[in-house]
Amino acid sequence: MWKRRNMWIKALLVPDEITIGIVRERLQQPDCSKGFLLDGFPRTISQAEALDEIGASMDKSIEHVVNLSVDRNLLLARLTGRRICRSCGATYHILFNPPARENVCDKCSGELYQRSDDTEEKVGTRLDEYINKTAPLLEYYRNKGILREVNGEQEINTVTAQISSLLRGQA
Ligand SMILES: Nc1ncnc2c1ncn2[C@@H]1O[C@H](COP(=O)(O)OP(=O)(O)O)[C@@H](O)[C@H]1O
Ligand SMILES: [Zn+2]
Repeated sequence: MWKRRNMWIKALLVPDEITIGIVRERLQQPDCSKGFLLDGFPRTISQAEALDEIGASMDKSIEHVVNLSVDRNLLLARLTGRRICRSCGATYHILFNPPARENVCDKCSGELYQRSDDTEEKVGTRLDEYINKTAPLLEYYRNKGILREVNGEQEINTVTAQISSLLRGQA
């Protein structure tokens, strides 16, 4: 637990054996038997290989991998401006989706806070981790023929619509 927390605070990826164990256990729950959607996993080649094995043991395989591409500076702006409600978890952005009253949640009047890994320095570390450890997955899944690309710089509604139509096999 400590190790995991420290890595998170430093904005580094937590060790593969920890995340793989969490995902393996979760995917064995009955609600995953008809299918599941993963966000933020796999983030390394070893995680992807482990996911293939977990899938094989369930008689399943990954059908779609969606790559949302966003320019580095826009990602930096999106993350450093993100604010989250302490009470209900709603997400805002100081410029792109501001609450009606500064630092107050529109939905529940809770207080908004900034995630400790959403500072400029930590976002830089997270992006470097992405380039070094996660970007190689693009090639991994392109080779399997299941990589799908969506332009993540579009509006939220457009991105959502494009992802759902490609998951339904319509894109
Ligand atoms: N697949 C993963 N492998 C290793 N570490 C991970 C993984 N997913 C999340 N983490 C850890 O958790 C932190 C926060 O993950 P993130 O996906 O940004 O959270 P959220 O989904 O809340 O935005 C990462 O910086 C990393 O330390
Ligand atoms: Zn709230």
